[in-house]
Amino acid sequence: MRIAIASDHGGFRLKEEVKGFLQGLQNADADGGSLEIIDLGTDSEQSVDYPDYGEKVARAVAAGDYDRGIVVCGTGIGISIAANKIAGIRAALCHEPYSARMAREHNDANVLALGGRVTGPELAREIVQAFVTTEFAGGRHAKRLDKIAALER
Ligand SMILES: O=C(CO)[C@H](O)[C@H](O)COP(=O)(O)O
Repeated sequence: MRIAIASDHGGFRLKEEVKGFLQGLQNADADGGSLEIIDLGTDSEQSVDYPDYGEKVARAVAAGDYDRGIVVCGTGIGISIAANKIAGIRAALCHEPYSARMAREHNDANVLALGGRVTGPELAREIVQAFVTTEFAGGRHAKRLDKIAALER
Protein backbone atom coordinates (compact mmCIF):
# COMPACT_ATOMS: atom_id res chain seq x y z
CA MET A 1 0.00 0.00 0.00
CA ARG A 2 1.29 3.44 -0.96
CA ILE A 3 0.43 6.21 1.52
CA ALA A 4 0.88 9.96 1.03
CA ILE A 5 1.04 12.06 4.20
CA ALA A 6 1.16 15.82 4.78
CA SER A 7 0.40 18.40 7.44
CA ASP A 8 0.46 22.08 8.15
CA HIS A 9 2.53 23.46 11.03
CA GLY A 10 -0.21 22.59 13.55
CA GLY A 11 -0.02 18.95 12.54
CA PHE A 12 3.71 18.73 11.92
CA ARG A 13 4.66 17.00 15.15
CA LEU A 14 1.90 14.40 14.91
CA LYS A 15 2.76 13.80 11.25
CA GLU A 16 6.31 12.96 12.26
CA GLU A 17 4.98 10.52 14.89
CA VAL A 18 2.59 8.96 12.39
CA LYS A 19 5.41 8.32 9.93
CA GLY A 20 7.14 6.37 12.69
CA PHE A 21 4.00 4.29 13.38
CA LEU A 22 3.65 3.54 9.70
CA GLN A 23 7.20 2.21 9.55
CA GLY A 24 6.29 -0.10 12.42
CA LEU A 25 3.18 -1.28 10.56
CA GLN A 26 5.18 -2.77 7.68
CA ASN A 27 3.42 -5.91 6.35
CA ALA A 28 0.37 -5.07 8.47
CA ASP A 29 -1.88 -3.56 5.83
CA ALA A 30 -5.07 -5.37 4.89
CA ASP A 31 -3.25 -7.37 2.18
CA GLY A 32 -0.25 -8.13 4.37
CA GLY A 33 1.80 -6.08 1.94
CA SER A 34 4.49 -3.56 2.66
CA LEU A 35 3.80 0.16 3.09
CA GLU A 36 5.41 2.82 0.93
CA ILE A 37 5.16 6.25 2.53
CA ILE A 38 5.77 9.64 0.93
CA ASP A 39 5.89 12.82 2.99
CA LEU A 40 4.56 15.79 1.00
CA GLY A 41 5.40 18.32 3.75
CA THR A 42 5.40 20.55 5.61
CA ASP A 43 8.87 20.09 7.04
CA SER A 44 8.88 22.35 10.09
CA GLU A 45 6.60 24.14 12.54
CA GLN A 46 6.87 27.35 10.55
CA SER A 47 3.41 28.66 9.68
CA VAL A 48 1.94 27.46 6.36
CA ASP A 49 -1.61 27.17 4.96
CA TYR A 50 -3.36 23.82 5.47
CA PRO A 51 -5.33 23.88 2.15
CA ASP A 52 -2.04 23.60 0.25
CA TYR A 53 -1.14 20.36 2.05
CA GLY A 54 -4.63 18.89 1.97
CA GLU A 55 -4.63 19.47 -1.77
CA LYS A 56 -1.23 17.81 -2.31
CA VAL A 57 -2.32 14.58 -0.65
CA ALA A 58 -5.81 14.63 -2.16
CA ARG A 59 -4.51 15.11 -5.72
CA ALA A 60 -1.90 12.36 -5.28
CA VAL A 61 -4.59 9.93 -4.09
CA ALA A 62 -7.21 11.03 -6.64
CA ALA A 63 -4.66 10.57 -9.44
CA GLY A 64 -3.99 7.00 -8.27
CA ASP A 65 -0.35 7.72 -7.44
CA TYR A 66 -1.06 6.70 -3.82
CA ASP A 67 -3.67 4.31 -2.39
CA ARG A 68 -4.42 6.28 0.75
CA GLY A 69 -3.63 9.63 2.30
CA ILE A 70 -3.18 10.95 5.80
CA VAL A 71 -3.53 14.69 6.47
CA VAL A 72 -2.93 16.50 9.74
CA CYS A 73 -3.60 20.08 10.82
CA GLY A 74 -4.26 21.55 14.26
CA THR A 75 -7.79 20.20 14.51
CA GLY A 76 -7.94 18.07 11.36
CA ILE A 77 -10.98 20.08 10.31
CA GLY A 78 -9.57 22.54 7.80
CA ILE A 79 -7.32 20.06 6.06
CA SER A 80 -10.15 17.50 5.75
CA ILE A 81 -12.46 20.15 4.30
CA ALA A 82 -9.77 21.04 1.75
CA ALA A 83 -9.04 17.41 0.82
CA ASN A 84 -12.74 16.70 0.34
CA LYS A 85 -12.96 19.39 -2.36
CA ILE A 86 -11.01 17.15 -4.73
CA ALA A 87 -13.19 14.78 -6.76
CA GLY A 88 -12.86 11.16 -5.70
CA ILE A 89 -11.62 11.97 -2.22
CA ARG A 90 -13.44 10.69 0.82
CA ALA A 91 -11.54 12.21 3.73
CA ALA A 92 -12.60 11.23 7.26
CA LEU A 93 -11.62 13.19 10.36
CA CYS A 94 -11.29 10.61 13.13
CA HIS A 95 -10.77 11.05 16.84
CA GLU A 96 -10.86 7.39 17.83
CA PRO A 97 -10.24 4.00 16.20
CA TYR A 98 -13.89 2.94 15.87
CA SER A 99 -14.62 5.84 13.51
CA ALA A 100 -11.47 5.05 11.53
CA ARG A 101 -12.57 1.43 11.14
CA MET A 102 -16.07 2.47 10.06
CA ALA A 103 -14.65 5.10 7.73
CA ARG A 104 -12.92 2.28 5.87
CA GLU A 105 -15.57 -0.43 6.21
CA HIS A 106 -18.64 1.68 5.37
CA ASN A 107 -17.30 4.78 3.60
CA ASP A 108 -14.18 3.45 1.85
CA ALA A 109 -12.43 6.59 3.11
CA ASN A 110 -9.24 7.08 1.14
CA VAL A 111 -7.87 9.92 3.29
CA LEU A 112 -7.61 9.99 7.08
CA ALA A 113 -7.51 13.39 8.81
CA LEU A 114 -6.09 13.88 12.30
CA GLY A 115 -5.87 16.86 14.63
CA GLY A 116 -2.37 17.39 15.92
CA ARG A 117 -3.63 19.68 18.67
CA VAL A 118 -6.48 17.32 19.57
CA THR A 119 -5.31 13.72 19.36
CA GLY A 120 -2.32 12.38 21.27
CA PRO A 121 0.24 10.10 19.66
CA GLU A 122 -0.89 6.84 21.28
CA LEU A 123 -4.51 7.31 20.22
CA ALA A 124 -3.33 8.43 16.78
CA ARG A 125 -1.37 5.19 16.47
CA GLU A 126 -4.54 3.14 17.04
CA ILE A 127 -6.52 5.31 14.61
CA VAL A 128 -3.86 4.98 11.90
CA GLN A 129 -3.63 1.22 12.42
CA ALA A 130 -7.41 0.86 12.01
CA PHE A 131 -7.33 3.03 8.88
CA VAL A 132 -4.52 1.04 7.26
CA THR A 133 -5.68 -2.47 8.17
CA THR A 134 -9.44 -2.27 7.51
CA GLU A 135 -10.92 -3.09 4.12
CA PHE A 136 -14.09 -1.64 2.56
CA ALA A 137 -17.02 -4.00 3.20
CA GLY A 138 -18.80 -3.28 -0.10
CA GLY A 139 -22.36 -4.63 -0.36
CA ARG A 140 -25.03 -2.14 0.65
CA HIS A 141 -22.35 0.51 1.24
CA ALA A 142 -21.24 0.53 -2.41
CA LYS A 143 -24.44 2.06 -3.76
CA ARG A 144 -24.20 4.81 -1.14
CA LEU A 145 -20.71 5.66 -2.35
CA ASP A 146 -22.10 5.77 -5.88
CA LYS A 147 -24.55 8.39 -4.65
CA ILE A 148 -21.71 10.41 -3.11
CA ALA A 149 -19.81 10.19 -6.41
CA ALA A 150 -22.92 11.42 -8.23
CA LEU A 151 -22.87 14.54 -6.07
CA GLU A 152 -19.53 15.41 -7.65
CA ARG A 153 -21.00 15.46 -11.15
O1 LIG B 1 -6.42 23.41 12.59
C1 LIG B 1 -6.21 24.08 11.61
C2 LIG B 1 -7.22 24.22 10.52
O2 LIG B 1 -8.40 23.52 10.81
C3 LIG B 1 -4.93 24.83 11.47
O3 LIG B 1 -3.88 24.01 11.87
C4 LIG B 1 -5.01 26.06 12.36
O4 LIG B 1 -6.08 26.89 11.96
C5 LIG B 1 -3.69 26.86 12.30
O5 LIG B 1 -3.80 27.92 13.22
P1 LIG B 1 -2.59 28.90 13.54
O6 LIG B 1 -2.27 29.60 12.26
O7 LIG B 1 -3.16 29.85 14.61
O8 LIG B 1 -1.43 28.07 14.02
